[in-house]
Amino acid sequence: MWNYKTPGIPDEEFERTEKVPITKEEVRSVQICKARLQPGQIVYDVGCGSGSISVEAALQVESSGKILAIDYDQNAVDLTKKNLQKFNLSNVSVIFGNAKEKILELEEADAIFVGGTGGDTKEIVELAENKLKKDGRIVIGIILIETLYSVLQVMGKLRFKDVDITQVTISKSRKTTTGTMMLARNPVTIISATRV
Ligand SMILES: C[S@@+](CC[C@H](N)C(=O)[O-])C[C@H]1O[C@@H](n2cnc3c(N)ncnc32)[C@H](O)[C@@H]1O
Repeated sequence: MWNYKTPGIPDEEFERTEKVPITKEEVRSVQICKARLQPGQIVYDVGCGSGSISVEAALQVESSGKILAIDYDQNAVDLTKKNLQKFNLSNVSVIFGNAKEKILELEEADAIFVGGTGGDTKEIVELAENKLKKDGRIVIGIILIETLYSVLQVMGKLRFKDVDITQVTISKSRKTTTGTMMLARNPVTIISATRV
């Protein structure tokens, strides 16, 4: 069983499939830190994909807390379940369906991760604001500039304070025949904020 309490589980530790994207290790670590999770908290992972954020969040909130992981892709739901099994975690419920509908049925949250939900992100952020407890944290991972623009527009109208925008640009080393070169990955913008 994985016994790391600090974020930073290597990507290689997760079950992967080509069909389901994963939030990469370094980006995931920043997202987990921005959520400021505590034992006992209730957390949504909207667009759970491989389940890597759910796994790390589940370790942070410990067995007294609970993660509600949502995805509308059956491949992602299956993969998330596999990873929960691999890390021996029982404090995560995986929900199949569109987050725009499923969020409405959930209990209030202390923290909400929104990741890679593209054109739906703005609407999901609006719904998430209604589900966050006072002082709850939202953490949104964004790749597309159109999504970034639409989310920034809506954040200003919602009950959020201390809006932080952090762009993470990671380069990873690769050995070549002559030495070691750095290869850049696409930047990810992480918006985080506290519900007023
Ligand atoms: C970039 S992946 C997330 C990766 C994930 N954070 C991880 O750690 O592996 C985005 C996921 O969001 C899901 N998604 C997109 N829009 C959604 C929606 N409206 N409702 C539910 N899931 C959604 C996609 O199916 C995809 O699996």
